[in-house]
Amino acid sequence: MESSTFVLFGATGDLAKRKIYPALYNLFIDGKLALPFSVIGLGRRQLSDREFQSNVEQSLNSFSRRKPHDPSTLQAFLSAFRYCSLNVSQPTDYGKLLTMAREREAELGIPENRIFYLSVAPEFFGTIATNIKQSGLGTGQGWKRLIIEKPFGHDWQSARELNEKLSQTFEEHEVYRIDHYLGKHMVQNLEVLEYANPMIHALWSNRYISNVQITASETVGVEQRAGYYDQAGAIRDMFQNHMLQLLMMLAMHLPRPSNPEEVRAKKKRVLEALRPLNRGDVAANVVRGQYDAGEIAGRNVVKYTEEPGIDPHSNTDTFIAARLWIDDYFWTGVPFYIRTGKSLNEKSTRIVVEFKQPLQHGDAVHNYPPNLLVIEIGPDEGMYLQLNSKDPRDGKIEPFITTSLGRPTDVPEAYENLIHDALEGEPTFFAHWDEVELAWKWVQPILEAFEANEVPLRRYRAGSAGPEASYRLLEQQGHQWWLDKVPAHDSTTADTTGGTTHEVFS
Ligand SMILES: NC(=O)C1=CN([C@@H]2O[C@H](COP(=O)(O)OP(=O)(O)OC[C@H]3O[C@@H](n4cnc5c(N)ncnc54)[C@H](OP(=O)(O)O)[C@@H]3O)[C@@H](O)[C@H]2O)C=CC1
Ligand SMILES: O=C1O[C@H](COP(=O)(O)O)[C@@H](O)[C@H](O)[C@H]1O
Repeated sequence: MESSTFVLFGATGDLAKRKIYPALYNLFIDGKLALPFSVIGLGRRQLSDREFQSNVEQSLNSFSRRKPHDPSTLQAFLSAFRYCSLNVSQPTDYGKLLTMAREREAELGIPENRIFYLSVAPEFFGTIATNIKQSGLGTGQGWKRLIIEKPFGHDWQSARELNEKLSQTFEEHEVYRIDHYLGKHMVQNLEVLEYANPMIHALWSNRYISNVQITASETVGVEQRAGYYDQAGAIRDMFQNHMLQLLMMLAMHLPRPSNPEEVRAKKKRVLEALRPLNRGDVAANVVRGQYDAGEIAGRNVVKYTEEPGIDPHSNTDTFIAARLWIDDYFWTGVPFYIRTGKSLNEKSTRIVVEFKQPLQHGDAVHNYPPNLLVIEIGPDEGMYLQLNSKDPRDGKIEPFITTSLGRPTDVPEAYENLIHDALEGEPTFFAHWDEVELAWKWVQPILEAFEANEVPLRRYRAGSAGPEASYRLLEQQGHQWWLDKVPAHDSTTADTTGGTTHEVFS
């Protein structure tokens, strides 16, 4: 890795404070940053370098997985940070930034390698890229890279427009689109799942797999991000990006170690094989939900439309479940169920692969509990199998769970992995434009059907496992969600046109 300048737009913002500074610090103390290293933080407000460094220090004390204990190490880290007040929409401000970048490069003797991290509101992404180009910051000796935060567009059209704008300044290989799920260990592990495990390789197709379930359940609501979330909903916030990335990572076929291009090509192939959903089919294949008041871990939760900053008449989805089909050689006939939601009963991201029931001896069909492969993505990390065994007392066949793969707790966070990869120029775990575009294209009919209110808005109690309709979605194929924390739950179901009915589901 070569020394570089890390130019951070949005240096006074929430993400920088909670994720980016702690990631840089942990990379620094692990010796994973090429030294000397230069960081230039940008924001509109006026700050001295000293004030900026003090803010960075506070962020480490609050959010870093390893707190700074050694004053000289901390000082060495903070000394890399400089601040420049800049309005992203003001082209002349970029001249000031260029001068500072060059001065620091000369002072530290580092090449003109510059990485621009856009941790600002998405409406600024295009403007910043243009200004980087016009100011000369993006040219000259050395490599130039752009890290882009999500969301990448609001729909298919706006994503294409944004990409078009970025591509006037940066080549695709210079753009690193962050999807922090791709930085998680267990997601990165999916790359080796098939080729490092001959047993899984042998079983990895529609011949043995009945269905796949991908769940990202959150206990938090919209928190401080009402303005953004009410425009986005679960479909844009989680489904179009993180959930479809999990789908691609699981369903791609990598029977041997591959390079980044191959991984991306295989992921793209999964989305290309995804059966398109016509707008008229959305209601039959997608469940849209919104949380009502409830209780989560002893905490009272108000209903979504009473959250501060949310439109009281909002129809925004805080929950989505969908049934998808990958029409390729390996997965034809295997439903992939995906669901994600806020204010649910559990914080967990989990993939469950259910295997088929092939045991038929003569006329007897044995309906044993299914074999499951369970991949815990977070906050627990691990992988285990549900197998069956005979109870020695009564001979009954019962399921048991193999021991989960234990993971050390103090492992690098997703942002550490991703920032390190971007500094190294390693693109495997970033979203390529082809994937982003195909993902938007696939969800576009869902966005339109939601917008036109063609899909009932199912209300669910905060602290439940989501709307009952998400269970019915699986029952249609004779399936059920496995390993829910509370398998029996109550929910309140309403559609956008009718009254509310309280249903108990068990
Ligand atoms: N926070 C999070 O948990 C997550 C955030 N993201 C994404 O990260 C990005 C940043 O989010 P977040 O940190 O939460 O946002 P914040 O609102 O907390 O921060 C915005 C930053 O942008 C700067 N800024 C705003 N307007 C201008 C301007 N005209 N010129 C220069 N700087 C400006 C602000 O600095 P100042 O006020 O000093 O001008 C501030 O540093 C967004 O794209 C968001 O979608 C993605 C995933 C999670
Ligand atoms: O990108 C986002 O992800 C978080 C969930 O991430 P996790 O790592 O905690 O699973 C989600 O809360 C947020 O709304 C979304 O923007």
